[in-house]
Amino acid sequence: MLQLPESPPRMKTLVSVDESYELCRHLIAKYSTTFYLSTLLLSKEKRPAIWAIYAWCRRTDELVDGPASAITTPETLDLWEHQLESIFAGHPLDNFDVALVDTVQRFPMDIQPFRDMIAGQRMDLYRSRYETFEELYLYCYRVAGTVGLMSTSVMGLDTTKNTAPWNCEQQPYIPIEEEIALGIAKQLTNILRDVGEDARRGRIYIPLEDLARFNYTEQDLLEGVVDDRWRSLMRFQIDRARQFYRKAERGISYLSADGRWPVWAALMHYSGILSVIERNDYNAFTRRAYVPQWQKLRSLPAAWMRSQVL
Ligand SMILES: CC(C)=CCC/C(C)=C/CC/C(C)=C/CC/C(C)=C/COP(=O)(O)OP(=O)(O)O
Repeated sequence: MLQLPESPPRMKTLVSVDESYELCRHLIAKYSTTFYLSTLLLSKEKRPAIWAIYAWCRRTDELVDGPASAITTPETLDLWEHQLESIFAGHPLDNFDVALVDTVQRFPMDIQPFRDMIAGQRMDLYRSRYETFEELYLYCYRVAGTVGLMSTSVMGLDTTKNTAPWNCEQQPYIPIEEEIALGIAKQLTNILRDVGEDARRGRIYIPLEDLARFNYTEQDLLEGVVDDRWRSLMRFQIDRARQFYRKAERGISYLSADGRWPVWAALMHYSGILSVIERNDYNAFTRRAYVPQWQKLRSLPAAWMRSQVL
């Protein structure tokens, strides 16, 4: 379970940098096997840094979604934000933070996406409905789009791309929107996959304006009604998520060469979940859309091909 710093912080002995990275590796390997496997495609300098970032994101998410979430208050998130500031100031407060302090020193990055992610968790504390897609987009940016910004600081961009030798004054293109788009697409996918589980917790992430557009009510959703209105609504949501996957695809070639394969692999796996929802005839209430491990492995050569030629 998540450990928050005691207040006032007491001096304690923390683990070494290597041990801390090992803790992060363990966390990611345990909770997200596929993501972990795709990080193994990265260079060995970048790989542990991605683990450290992931571990922080996972722990941030746990505050609101994990077993101890019932005791999380806005003050818990204030403390977590102070702990984040301490990381960026070079002072780890717990054993996981040691690795992230090292990561942000080796790969300079902005603290803002980390703060934004905490703001996203705050939204989960007080909101259980989104009126418009614009509101949902902000939530998705905060809890998932930010991961793209954090990860690209580590993976790096291919600086030769888009800077023609005859145009050396021109700044290279920074694919910020594309970096964010993959997280948005993944979060929208998770929302569709988990719609039943969320409804059982009284949460509806699909914008209410979309429900109204398809004449499908909140009550229908809470009862898990699968009919033609629901199927049309889901087709619309899937189509929107795919637009974000396509946007992300357009950004991958700007990443440094060793980052392209893992990102293609992750993208193909995430977007595959949408196809499973379609194959399940949009019944995400009682059938969990799941891409089997063998299928994820089978798509690795295709992901590699795309990373070479697209
Ligand atoms: C495309 C370009 C230019 C860059 C890519 C930049 C990257 C690496 C973006 C990664 C975005 C990402 C994967 C965000 C994570 C968002 C999210 C909702 C994570 C939760 O995922 P899991 O913890 O795996 O959830 P499940 O296990 O429930 O599926």
